[in-house]
Amino acid sequence: MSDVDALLLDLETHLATSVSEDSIARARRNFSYLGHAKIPFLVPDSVKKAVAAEVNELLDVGSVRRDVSFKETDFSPRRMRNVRRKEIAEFGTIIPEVYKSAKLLQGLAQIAGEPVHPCPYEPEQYVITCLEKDGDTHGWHWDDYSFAVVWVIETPPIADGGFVQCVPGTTWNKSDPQINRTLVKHPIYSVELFAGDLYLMRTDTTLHRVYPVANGTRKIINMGYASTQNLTMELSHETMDGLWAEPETVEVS
Ligand SMILES: O=C(O)CCC(=O)C(=O)O
Ligand SMILES: [Fe+2]
Repeated sequence: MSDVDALLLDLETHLATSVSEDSIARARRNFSYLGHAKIPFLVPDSVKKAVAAEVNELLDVGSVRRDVSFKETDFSPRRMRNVRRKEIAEFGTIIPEVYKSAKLLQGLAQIAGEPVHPCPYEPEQYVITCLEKDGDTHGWHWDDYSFAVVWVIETPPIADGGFVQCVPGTTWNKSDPQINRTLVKHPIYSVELFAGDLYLMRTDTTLHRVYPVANGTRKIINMGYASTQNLTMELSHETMDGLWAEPETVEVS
C-alpha cells in the first residue's frame, strides 16, 4: 500500500470510528448560527502532519507573491504568498486525494446540514496561503462558493495577529459590496486558531478576513467546496481569478 493510500485509510477509519456524535452536533450548531465551526476533530494527526509537510514543500517549490485589491470587495488588501491549485495538483500527492475523499465530504455535509461537493471550477478547489511580511493580510471578502475548509499549518501568537474575523448572515453584492456598512450593521466574530486547527466556513454568506500579521508567519491551505445550489448557478470568478492569476496579469492596486 502506498503512503497516500495508508493515509487515506487512516482518514476513513478515523471518520468512521473516532468522531463523536456530540462533536458533530456541536459543530453543526455553531456552523448554523456563527457561519463557521472549528473541526480539528474530523482529521487524524497522521493526515494533518502529512498535509502540513506537503504545504511546506509546495511553498518552497512554486509560489507567487501578491499585493492586490479588487473593486468587488471595496479594495480590501490582499497581501500574501500563494501556491495555486495548478501547482498543488501537479506536485502534491496527499492534498488532491484528501480534498476529494468521499468520507470527508460526508463528514463535512453532516456539519453543514446539506451536501458538500468538490468545487466544479478547478482553480477554486484549493490554494495555499502564506502571510509572512508585517502587514500581510487576506482582507475582507466573501468567496464565490459556499464552503471552505481551512487547515491551519502555522500561525503566530494572537498578539501578532493572524486570527480570523467573520460576519455571518451577510451577502455579497459584487457591484456594490458595502463592506464597511456590513461591518457596522452586524456583530463581528473573532476566532483564535492554532497549528493543527481546521475550520469550516459558510464563505458565500459570511464576510471574512485574516487580521494582519506582524513578526510571524501564518500558513494555511484553503479547500473550497460547492453547495448543491452552486452547481446549477451561474457564478462569476473576478476576484478569485484576479487573486490566483499568472503574475504578469495580476492587477496591482
Ligand atoms: O486564511 C484563512 O483563514 C482564510 C482564507 C480565505 O478566506 C480564502 O482563502 O478565501
Ligand atoms: Fe475566503
